Amino acid sequence: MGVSMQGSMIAGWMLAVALVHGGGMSVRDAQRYRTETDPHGLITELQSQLDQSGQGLAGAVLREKLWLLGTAAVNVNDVAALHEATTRLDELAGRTHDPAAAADAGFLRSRQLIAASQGDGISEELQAAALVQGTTDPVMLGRLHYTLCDAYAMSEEFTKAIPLCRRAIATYRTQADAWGMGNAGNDLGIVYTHLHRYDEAIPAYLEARRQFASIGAGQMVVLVGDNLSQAYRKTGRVREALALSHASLAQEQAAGRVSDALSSRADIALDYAALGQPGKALALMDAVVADARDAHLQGLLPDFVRTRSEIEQQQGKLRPALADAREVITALNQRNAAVLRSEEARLAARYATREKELQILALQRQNQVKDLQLKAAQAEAARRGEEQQRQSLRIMFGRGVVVALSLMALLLYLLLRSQHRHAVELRAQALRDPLTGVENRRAFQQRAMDLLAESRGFPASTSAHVLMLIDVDHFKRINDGAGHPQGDEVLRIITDGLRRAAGDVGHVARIGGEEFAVLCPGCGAMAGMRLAETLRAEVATLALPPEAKVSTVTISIGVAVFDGARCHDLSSWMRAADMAMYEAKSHGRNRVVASALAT
Ligand SMILES: Nc1nc2c(ncn2[C@@H]2O[C@H](COP(=O)(O)OP(=O)(O)OP(=O)(O)O)[C@@H](O)[C@H]2O)c(=O)[nH]1
Repeated sequence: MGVSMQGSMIAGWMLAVALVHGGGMSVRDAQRYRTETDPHGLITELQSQLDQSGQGLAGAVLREKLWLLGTAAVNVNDVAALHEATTRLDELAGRTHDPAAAADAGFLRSRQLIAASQGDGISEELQAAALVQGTTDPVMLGRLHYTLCDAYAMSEEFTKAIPLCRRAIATYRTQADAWGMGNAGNDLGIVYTHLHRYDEAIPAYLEARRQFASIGAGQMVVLVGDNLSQAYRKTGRVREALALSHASLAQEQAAGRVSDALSSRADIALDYAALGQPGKALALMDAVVADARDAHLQGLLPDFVRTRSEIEQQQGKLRPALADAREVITALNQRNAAVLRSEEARLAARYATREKELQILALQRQNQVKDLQLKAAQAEAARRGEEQQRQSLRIMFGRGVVVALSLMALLLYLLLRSQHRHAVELRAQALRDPLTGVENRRAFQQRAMDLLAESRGFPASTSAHVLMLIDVDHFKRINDGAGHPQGDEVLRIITDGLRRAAGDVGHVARIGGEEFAVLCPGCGAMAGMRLAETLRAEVATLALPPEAKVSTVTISIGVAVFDGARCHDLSSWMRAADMAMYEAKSHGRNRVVASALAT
């Protein structure tokens, strides 16, 4: 914000130079003073110095010169000079890795943005401040705090600015930097003024004035004085305001700053009116208006005429007051109309350009968003597709596995079942006589062995097991007479007869071609002999088919009782039965013979 609020600096550098030489101001302060009082001259001088010896300057010296160049450029809105300063600072920062140079460039850009009400100056300021956060360099420390104070003040964030401005003043105080304290104090006063906190603004201005005065920065004293007089006027301290206005006027007249001097005289006229001296006030305003007309200061004239109209109204001079008011309206209308027209045209152009930019940006954003949405949708579709593919593969594979497993299980089941059946069948076949369907020799032997094993250890009183061995008499004759198949049929008929007659008492087995065995577990010798006789009689009475060529068939039976002594195992038992059966044969066949061994 600086102190440049109070009007232009026309020809101010003349006074500044005079003050520099007269007041013993340091070289550094003199240059800083010129950024306010002689910015154009300073810019030219610095550019010339930089062109001649810029590359040869030490980093810190070069940085300070560029800072001054940039500050002066911001004060007069010299875009080219500002660009040069920031570009060179950036280049210096890149070359020397000096964050202070980069920060200076950022501070200058921020001030320009804020002054031109463009972009986000605060954000730029904060970014630059971050580069030198924690710096111990006193110059940079003061600059850091002051630029933050100034940035917030210019951005009209007054409450945020207050502590920063106070901190800047405190920092400058530790360095006994009067210029810094003056600048920061003036900013603090302005901030308080905007907040209508005049009681706090006044001491801030007074202190700032004192600091500027201490280094002989007279023009700054006047400019701060103008701010102070406004604060006095707001709080009714008219005499103090009047005194300051007179002091300003003297400076402005000495410096030849015509418009500033006219403004100060108008202020003085208002102070006279406030102090109850309307005649003096009106006379002064008449002179101010006339001088402004003479100097063709059309921009200031309406303000002066309006001030005069107010004073005329206070005096009851309504006719001239009305005429002045009309003049103000006409002037403002003309000026405003012209200004508005150009302003409107400028705004319209800016608006159209901005609108176009915004539309393009919006379109670009929309396109970006659509592009992103499209990409996201494509990615999602691809992901889902892959997922579905994986899923369906998994499902297909799963189904295939299930089907395959089910088939395998079914096949296995069927295989096992058939194997089981086959095994059962084989087992049955292995134990059955295929011709007659009764147990074969193997089954008979197994059954007999099991029986003997079960019987082992039984008391002697238990009924004895009886074994019968049966041989068909002259069977060869049937085969020879009727043929083998008819012989088979006769064997089947004999078997049925034996089974029928044996009932549940004896187990019939075919143990050879025309040999049978009947095992009677625990039936006892007597019952065994009876059963043997029954079997013989049964077979002898069997009706044979005519194809057998014989009407009857007989059997010879040898009976042996298992006594556990002479017949102590199966083979001895069978041998005994066999011998009995041969005995039956030798005695004429068709008879039952009990084993001599067992009887
Ligand atoms: N049809 C038929 N004949 C058989 C079978 N097994 C053995 N034979 C016959 O049975 C006959 C047995 O004859 P032999 O041992 O001489 O005795 P036999 O004629 O019965 O006379 P004896 O025993 O002395 O009363 C033979 O002719 C065998 O061929 C068979 O499964 N089917």
